[in-house]
Amino acid sequence: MTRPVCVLVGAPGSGKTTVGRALADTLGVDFRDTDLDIETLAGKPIPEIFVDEGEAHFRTLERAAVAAALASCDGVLALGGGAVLADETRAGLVGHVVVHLSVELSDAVKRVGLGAGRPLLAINPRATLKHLMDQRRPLYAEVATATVVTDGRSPEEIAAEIAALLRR
Ligand SMILES: Nc1ncnc2c1ncn2[C@@H]1O[C@H](COP(=O)(O)OP(=O)(O)OP(=O)(O)O)[C@@H](O)[C@H]1O
Ligand SMILES: O=C(O)C1=C[C@@H](O)[C@@H](O)[C@H](O)C1
Ligand SMILES: [Mg+2]
Repeated sequence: MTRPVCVLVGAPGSGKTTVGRALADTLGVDFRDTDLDIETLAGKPIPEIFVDEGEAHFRTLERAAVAAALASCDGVLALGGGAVLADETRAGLVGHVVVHLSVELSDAVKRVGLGAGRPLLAINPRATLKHLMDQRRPLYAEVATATVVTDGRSPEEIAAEIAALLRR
């Protein structure tokens, strides 16, 4: 059965996309990101999906994209920051190797900047990010089989720790 080597979850700015690419390079496997899958399928960037069809529609596309990727990806899979909000997605992650990239608010704020390309962070990124992180922390913990701290560390260092963890 095809399954991802590793699924990455975490808050916006935790580095799922950046660390995921580095990890896939290290392991010599493909990298897949459900945010990119959604954009490809919809034929437009995520901020446009939010504006044209709304967040609820985006979440519907996201549930389908995650289910499809879990069934067909055999490399490193990064999920969108809010994917774990869906009960269906959390249930679908059971039995997978799921790494939570943890990040504290101060590093996350530095990394997302003014929230460009992240529709939920378009207004008051720091306060919104704090709210999202408080709401989602228990959900990341629920699905994770391991947690890797990312604060003050380079993507390469984090990828190396995950690669070592996968070899155990
Ligand atoms: N460990 C790190 N140290 C410093 N900067 C980082 C680190 N990880 C990621 N970044 C930077 O932070 C920004 C956000 O990273 P990235 O897009 O990988 O986050 P993400 O978790 O995929 O976010 P999203 O949930 O919005 O998809 C990028 O500019 C990236 O270069
Ligand atoms: O945190 C979120 O809810 C999101 C994170 C991004 O990865 C995208 O999936 C989208 O911008 C929503
Ligand atoms: Mg990403």
